[in-house]
Formats: sequence, structure tokens, C-alpha cells
Amino acid sequence: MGSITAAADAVIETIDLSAYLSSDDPIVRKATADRLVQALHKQGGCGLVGHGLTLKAIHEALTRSKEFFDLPLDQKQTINHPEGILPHRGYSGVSREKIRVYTEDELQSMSGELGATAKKAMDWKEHYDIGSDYEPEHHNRWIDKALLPGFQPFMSDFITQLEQLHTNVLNAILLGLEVDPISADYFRGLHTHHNSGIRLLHYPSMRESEIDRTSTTWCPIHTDFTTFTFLIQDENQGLEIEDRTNKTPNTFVAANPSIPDRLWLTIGDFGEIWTNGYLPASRHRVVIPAPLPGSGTDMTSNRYSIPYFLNPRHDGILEPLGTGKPATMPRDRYKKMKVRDHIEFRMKYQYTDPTK
Ligand SMILES: O=C(O)CCC(=O)C(=O)O
Ligand SMILES: [Fe+2]
Repeated sequence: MGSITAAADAVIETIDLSAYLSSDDPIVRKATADRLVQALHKQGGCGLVGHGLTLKAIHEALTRSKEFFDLPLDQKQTINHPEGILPHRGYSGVSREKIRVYTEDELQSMSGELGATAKKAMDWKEHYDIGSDYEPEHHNRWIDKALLPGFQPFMSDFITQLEQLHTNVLNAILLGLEVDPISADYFRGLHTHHNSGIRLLHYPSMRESEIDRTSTTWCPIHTDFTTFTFLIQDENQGLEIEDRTNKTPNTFVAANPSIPDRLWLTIGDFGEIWTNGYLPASRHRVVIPAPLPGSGTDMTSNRYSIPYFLNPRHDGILEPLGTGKPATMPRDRYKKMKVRDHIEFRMKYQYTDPTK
């Protein structure tokens, strides 16, 4: 197990997108796109400010998320995530999802049957998955309107705002990667089908003296099976991103929440494969911070976060782009495969029987 060296700010860059979003000058836009791609090439992740989402919207999303999780358990269970993999919608109670800890080789090969004895961790969290209302195949599971007035329209609109942001960031990445226009159009087209969504996450507080830290975590080391992910978090520390520049394996840095409207952007498996490894998938985790010394309490903090998972269309084909900066990477590292197959492979190991 590596160590935590520093707050992420020292080693993982934060990119201000405002010039890219507001300028008509192609030189200014390209300069920001280059900085973004450079930061992602180095670390697989970066902070984002000047992204256009307002602090008000971010706060409201976190507040409404808290209101949702404050509902009695039996109410939340009326919109349980279905058994099986799809649709990926609805409520999952504490420890229903166990994110599998993958070895480097398994992640590289992306195929094959994993051993039944695979190590699993207890994830101390509850969450609620919501997709776009414009996605025709998988329907959202909304809580009774009378219990949370305004919740549904707010969340639907918030997802639409995040879709707009993902389009902007995707375009900036494609510009910075300097891929040819036909490849860029194809890649863009894979992300216009409203397959993305948010996950409201709540990590409940626990009594420090009762935590078995060898088997319980808020979320163990993993990569996301996305093109990329935006992470919105409250003021409580927990998220840590791997410092890929550190020679000691498994060195993570705290993605500190001190800038309230900063999002964290992490590249996922699909982003890595498509860019032929030029943008590596970010390994990250969420640790349970110990109670503050001298705080007089044995309870750890409660934490809320909202990832937005940018998903390509499920019938898309995963194949490394052979132009621009991705073409500078060694060839034949990634096998061609269907997006859906990779999602099924990853999710098979993620969900546990809800009755257990
Ligand atoms: O809670 C967070 O900050 C990160 C959650 C995460 O990595 C995930 O759900 O994939
Ligand atoms: Fe993640």
C-alpha cells in the first residue's frame, strides 16, 4: 500500500475552462485544450473550474441529494435498483455494490472469467442512479413527487447541464488530441445518445472504533468504465486520485474539496482505450477519514458526492484512435470490443444479491 504524499493541487493540475468556453479566438481555445490534454496525459485526471456549472446548481444538487438519503429506508426501497445489471437506475442500499479490486493484468486484458474467490471489499455507501430522461430504453425510477417536491425536475435539468458540459469537454479533448476530423466526428457521435447519468452517493458516518479498516472502505481503488467522469463532492475529504508520476506504486493524493465549485475529471476505461493509452484511466478511491483529533467524537464524517459518468452508446465499438496524439503511443495494446461487453464484464462483479 502506497502513501498519501500531498494534496492533489501540488501534483494534479486544475484547468480553468472559461477561456475555452467564452473565446472565439481559435488560438486561445487551442491553448486551453492543449493544457487540458497535457494534464490528462500526465495523470489521467485533473481539477476543472470555469466550467459553466454554477455554484448554486452544485449546492442545490448536493442539498437535494441529502434530502433524498434522509428519507426513511422503506421509502427509498420503493425505487430499488433492479436485480441484474440493467437498467442501471434506482436506489442501492449500503453494501449492495461491492466494487471489485482489479489487478493491473485484468484491467489490461479486459476479458476472461475472474476467479470466484476474488477479493471483495465492503463498500460503506448508499447510492441512487439517475439517467437522462431522453434515453428511451432505460427508465428512471423516481421517488413519489409528494415526498420530495421539485426533486425530479431539478435532477433532470441538472443532467442536461452536465450533458452540455461533457460535450464541451469532449470537444476540447478532441481538439487537444489533434485527431483527424472524421475520427473526431465518429467519437463525438458515440456520445450523443443520452447514455450518461449521475449517481447520488452518500457515505454514512460510522463509529471509528467499529470500523474494520482491512475490509471496509467508502470505495476501493478502481477505474470507472466510462469515457470520463466528472466528480462533484461536498466539503468532506475522501476522494483520492493516483499520482501516476510518483515512482512508488499506489501513491494517492487527496482531491481536496477546498474550492467549492471545482469538479474533478477522471478518464475512464473507454477514454483510455480510445486514445490508445494517451489519456490513461485514472485509478482512484474514496477513503474514510478518521474523526478529527480533539473533536470529541468517535464518529467519522458523513459525505455526499455526485459523479457524472460519461458513457458511450452501448453498441459502440471500442477501438484505439489511430490519428493525432493517440497515434504516438505503442500499437496493439488494446483489443477491439463492444462497449456493452465491457460494461457487462465490469458490472457482473459489482452487484451483490440485494437480499444478502
Ligand atoms: O465519491 C467519490 O468522490 C468518488 C466515487 C467514485 O469514484 C465512483 O462512484 O466511481
Ligand atoms: Fe470512480
